[in-house]
Amino acid sequence: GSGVVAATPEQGDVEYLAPISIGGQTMNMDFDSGSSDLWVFNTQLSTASQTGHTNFDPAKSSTFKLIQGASFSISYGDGSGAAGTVGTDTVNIGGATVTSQAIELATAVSSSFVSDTQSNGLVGLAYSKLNTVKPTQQKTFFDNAKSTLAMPVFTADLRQAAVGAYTFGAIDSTRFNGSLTWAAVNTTNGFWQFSSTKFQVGRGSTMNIAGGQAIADTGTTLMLANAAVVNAYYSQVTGAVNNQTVGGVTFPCNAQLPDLAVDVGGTYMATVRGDDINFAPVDAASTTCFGGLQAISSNLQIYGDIMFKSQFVAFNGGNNTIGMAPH
Ligand SMILES: CN(C)c1ccc(C(=O)NN)cc1
Repeated sequence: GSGVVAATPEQGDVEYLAPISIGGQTMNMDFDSGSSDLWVFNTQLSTASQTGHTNFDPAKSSTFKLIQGASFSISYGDGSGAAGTVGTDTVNIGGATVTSQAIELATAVSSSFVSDTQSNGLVGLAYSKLNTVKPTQQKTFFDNAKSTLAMPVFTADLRQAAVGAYTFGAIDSTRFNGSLTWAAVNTTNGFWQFSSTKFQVGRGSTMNIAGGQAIADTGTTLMLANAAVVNAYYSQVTGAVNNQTVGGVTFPCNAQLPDLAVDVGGTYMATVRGDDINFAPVDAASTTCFGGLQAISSNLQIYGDIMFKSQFVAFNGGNNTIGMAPH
């Protein structure tokens, strides 16, 4: 079969939420192609942490089973994290169903998750080798569903301030322009990782970053690239400054932002619209805006939601490739 769910942006496109059913209980979740744990807000959490959230109640699911002695503990690139116990239950995402999916029940979550009340947990969609459950590592929903899906793929159609979709088991060609271009995925680190060494700012010359690699990460809001690329990009933006106070590059909100093309696997130049790189105002008067493209010091670049707003992305778990097309 296949499954389709709406992907709805939070205010400011900070993250994209989609509904899943766990043991008959519907939870709006953050789908994250950069991690591999499915964890939920639930009735085991302190009442303070539960406040404002939809909390999964394992006692109300007739199909929930605890995995004795299992636990998880995950931390994300931004320092946030969650930890707790583990069970299994039936998970249905838009019609795609897994009967014995590992459900990780947080007993502790960091403050940024508690305050993010629209999100009731994460659905990890990276490779299962990154799953944090101990003593027995668990599989992601996609890994479990793959063999029953019409095609071993899931896709992300994320949009700027508009509702898109996550699809499992099918590629809906009405969601993108032209044809998908596919690139090899390096699965060594457990991410949807590919080589990304060539960059082009606007219609300018291309620059090369030897050994550049990137991951496609729906769970990261921005696009984090090599500092030399980021500096070359913003050198073309009048008034762009590195603003330590707000934590990155800002520019006048009326600035003319060039497009940025980044190579994907050496086979495709993915164009990110300049308009999508204007992320959000930092002041009430909307005079100064924060860039959606920011520098990362590691040579593993993180292409987050800013890229997904310009590029439709297909993740093929059958042959470990990633497909992209403008949308
Ligand atoms: C605090 N929250 C909502 C986060 C959600 C996801 C991530 C992340 O790095 N995903 N790849 C970090 C933080």
